[in-house]
Amino acid sequence: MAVVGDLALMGTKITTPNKLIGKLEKRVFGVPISFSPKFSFSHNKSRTAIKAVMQIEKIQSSSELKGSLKEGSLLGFDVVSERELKEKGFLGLRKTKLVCTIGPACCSLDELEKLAIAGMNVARLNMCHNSREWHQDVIRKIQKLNEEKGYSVSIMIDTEGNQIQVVDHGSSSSVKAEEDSIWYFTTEKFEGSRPFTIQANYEGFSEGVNPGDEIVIDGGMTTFEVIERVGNDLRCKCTDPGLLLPRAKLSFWRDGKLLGRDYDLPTLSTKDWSDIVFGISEDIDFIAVSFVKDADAIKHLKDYLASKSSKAIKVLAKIESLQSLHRLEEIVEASDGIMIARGDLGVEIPLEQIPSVQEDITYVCRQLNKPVIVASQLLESMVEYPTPTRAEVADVSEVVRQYADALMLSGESAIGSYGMKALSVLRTTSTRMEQSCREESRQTLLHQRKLGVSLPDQIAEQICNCAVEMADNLGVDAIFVYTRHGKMASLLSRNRPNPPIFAFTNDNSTRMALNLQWGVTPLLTDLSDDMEGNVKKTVELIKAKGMMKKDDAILVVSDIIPISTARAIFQSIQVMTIT
Ligand SMILES: Nc1ncnc2c1ncn2[C@@H]1O[C@H](COP(=O)(O)OP(=O)(O)O)[C@@H](O)[C@H]1O
Ligand SMILES: C=C(OP(=O)(O)O)C(=O)O
Ligand SMILES: [K+]
Ligand SMILES: [Mg+2]
Repeated sequence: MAVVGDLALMGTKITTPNKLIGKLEKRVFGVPISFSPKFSFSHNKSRTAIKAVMQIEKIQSSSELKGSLKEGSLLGFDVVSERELKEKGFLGLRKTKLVCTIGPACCSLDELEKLAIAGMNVARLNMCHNSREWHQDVIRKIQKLNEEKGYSVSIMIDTEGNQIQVVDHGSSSSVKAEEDSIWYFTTEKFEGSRPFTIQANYEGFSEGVNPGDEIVIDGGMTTFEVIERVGNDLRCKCTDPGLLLPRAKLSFWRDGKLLGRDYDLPTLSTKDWSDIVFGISEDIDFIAVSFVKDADAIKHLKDYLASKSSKAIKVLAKIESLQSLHRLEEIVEASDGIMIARGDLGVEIPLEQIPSVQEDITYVCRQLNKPVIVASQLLESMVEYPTPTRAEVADVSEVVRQYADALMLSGESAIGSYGMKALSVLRTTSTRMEQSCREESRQTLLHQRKLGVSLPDQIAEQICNCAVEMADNLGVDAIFVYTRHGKMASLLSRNRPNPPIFAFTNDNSTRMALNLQWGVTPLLTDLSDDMEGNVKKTVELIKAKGMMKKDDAILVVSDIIPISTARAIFQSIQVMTIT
């Protein structure tokens, strides 16, 4: 990292403006922080009044970049990581992973490639929306980009889930509910439009609901008060006017508290299972399960996948209901990763609790060594505006400061007009906060819970903990890890090291799964049992690509079991400098 300016400023109290400018002129990763000349602070708070955007990092246009990207890449380096490493050096590699929800605004091959170039690590397909054919088309395009152009974008399907939601309200788009209007909630199907009638998807939707209770739509888009039960149906009055969107979700409240109703609905609906079979057939990498209530559904799905799919598809549990919070640890233990789904979670718990609940969930995931994605509304205003609010940038920074593994865009990329700008904001904000955390050496604050039960697992865990401490204390340029299933890479990532982790693996599903792991750049390469040979070959290849130079220092960790000592697991740490 080239630093221009007085390092003594770092961490000292800035007293005079020119010192502030001096600090702001500090080059970060070779990229000057510069204010465009027409930059002016607008006193008019309306967002359209913003005259300019602070240029933190100039991203090459995709056409410029595509020209410079090699078609494909030798050592299983994806072309984006290769470019970033060449341009910014080891410490310039972004650690936090980026997930983009794919929708109508970014589903063309060209738009998908632009997102990949701009740093998308995982593409999310929300099975709540659109047709199976549409999703298949997007999956095939992403796989084409990976195979033919050397990208490495993992694919995640996100189940619709089993929730009480509106099946029909008589219109294909949204309908306005006016103050004091009377509406009828039923599960009876009806053809055409039947004014002021809402069909719910679940027979038992009104169980335990009494006159005086409230029905809140989509977390507060509009609210109704139950006036009368008519058999299984509910007659209600709109007490808070608003919009009823297609497939709006219903939640039921009494005296300001969510009615904790344990529907006997299975977590995975019939449609979900059908989508899962589809996902397996399309060779996807992750399945995010909506509205998980407990570990059972996750275990059941993992057993099913183990029996049906030769590939290790990773199962992510979405934490988005009160029930999942009550069973958090068991769910985290059972799953391969977690998504903090703040959209629906914000329906089920008071919004003001989201920040602390998010921090707690992130902490538990790190303790249990499971990747965690923070999702929803990170840059919501950028669905319509080209720049984020200050609050949104602060929210993204806070997620990075908590060392979550990944950030996720929803509507911002799926339907927004500024998906690429939103992705750029995630990228530059996370890079900046990662650097601040390194300067504060925050990652040493986490008390590590011992996870390993067997001796080999305990050895692996201790080796990785020590390796990261050594890497940080010695200030090595990179950590190389040779791993078949990604376990050592995840144990290193859990410690949030300063240098990047290059995880060499011979298993493509391991490589695609590691795309969600903080600070890990997964590289596909064939691995022999000759550890020295593996190291020699990979170092030579990376040097040959001009990504390492003389005197660079690397710390090497491996858990490859050499044939000769098959009864012993040979795990080692080596530090070497490049000659
Ligand atoms: N595959 C898709 N096809 C069409 N629209 C989509 C798709 N995925 C997302 N969207 C749109 O983007 C919005 C935000 O996406 P997301 O947050 O994933 O969905 P939801 O609103 O159901 O939580 C959705 O409400 C929907 O309007
Ligand atoms: C990510 C979420 O789930 P979905 O978009 O599928 O509702 C959420 O609720 O925040
Ligand atoms: K979903
Ligand atoms: Mg949700």
